Amino acid sequence: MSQPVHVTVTGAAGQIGYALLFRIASGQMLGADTPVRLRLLEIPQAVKAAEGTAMELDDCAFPTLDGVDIFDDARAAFDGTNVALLVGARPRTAGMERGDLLSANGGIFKPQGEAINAGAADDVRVLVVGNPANTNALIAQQHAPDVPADRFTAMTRLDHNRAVSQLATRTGARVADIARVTIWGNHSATQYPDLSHATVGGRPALEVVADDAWVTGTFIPTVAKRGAAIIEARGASSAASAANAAIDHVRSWVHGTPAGDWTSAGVVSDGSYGVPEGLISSFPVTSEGGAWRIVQGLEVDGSSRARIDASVAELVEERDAVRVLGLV
Ligand SMILES: NC(=O)C1=CN([C@@H]2O[C@H](COP(=O)(O)OP(=O)(O)OC[C@H]3O[C@@H](n4cnc5c(N)ncnc54)[C@H](O)[C@@H]3O)[C@@H](O)[C@H]2O)C=CC1
Ligand SMILES: O=C([O-])CC(=O)C(=O)O
Repeated sequence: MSQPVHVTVTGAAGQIGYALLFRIASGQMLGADTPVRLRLLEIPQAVKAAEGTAMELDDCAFPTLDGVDIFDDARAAFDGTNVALLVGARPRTAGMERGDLLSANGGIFKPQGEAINAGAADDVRVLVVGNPANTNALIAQQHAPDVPADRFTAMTRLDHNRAVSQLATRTGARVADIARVTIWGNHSATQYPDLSHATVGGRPALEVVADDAWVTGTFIPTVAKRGAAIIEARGASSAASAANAAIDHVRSWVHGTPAGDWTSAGVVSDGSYGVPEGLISSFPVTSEGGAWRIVQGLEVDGSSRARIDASVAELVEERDAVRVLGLV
């Protein structure tokens, strides 16, 4: 076996952490031949719970798990790390305005970006899961000037997977027959799940569905508001499906996307599709040689344009709000 890959997970004692760590440790993220060393970061009050999870990880006797280290200090947790999953975030609580949430998260993602800048391995790859994921990723990225900007990403793979599943169910196709679905914009209710380039068994999805009212009236809002629907049903936000999406994101990033298909990820915009340069927005992406590439040359019709613009406008607003706070 090769040298262990160091994987830092923040918010390790939270619900996504509990669904995520065992899958990373068992080799589902990086492969059965890649040993992993887990580095868990928690706030001091949650370190004991993280220790309990580490005991359970030991008890699984995963052949791919090299060991588990637990930290309450970001500099130590990111030192030498190759993959950083930033899951821990400040949830919105009663009476909290959006600005308060952005400011509280700035207090987490600014020092974490600085710690990644200071000590992470040269090949570090960062996935931000904690909400508001795109703007948290932007804050971390802006505080890591020595790390290539394209190593900072935000998770929209869960939205992507939700869209694929809704389309498969509607058309009676298998998930494996669905390709080229796209999530554009922000990981929020303004996101645009786009079927205009998607295929079902190689045929254009919109032709197979043949029901525009379903696409605009059911599909798009169902995907965009799925997080809220899960909270309503479960009494807690998506955890296992979010962990699954994080595994999918990193696996695609490291091992590549299949020929002829793409996925969705929040990546730093290079100005493609009119998204202002530097924003972390979801795009259709492929991964080759361990790097994301935004799929180029897709036709964007008027209605798609308006939906992309609306979500990107929200990202601009969030960026401007954290700029006022001095966070970017
Ligand atoms: N991008 C996406 O698709 C999704 C994002 N999320 C977001 O993921 C985040 C985590 O969700 P859950 O695990 O359900 O929350 P949770 O509340 O169960 O766990 C969060 C954990 O983060 C820890 N934490 C807080 N501040 C920290 C810091 N500075 N450093 C290290 N750890 C810290 C807390 O102690 C807690 O254990 C939330 O922001 C949630 O909204 C959830 C689902 C999907
Ligand atoms: O909506 C939430 O708070 C959790 C989330 O991001 C999702 O499930 O997509």
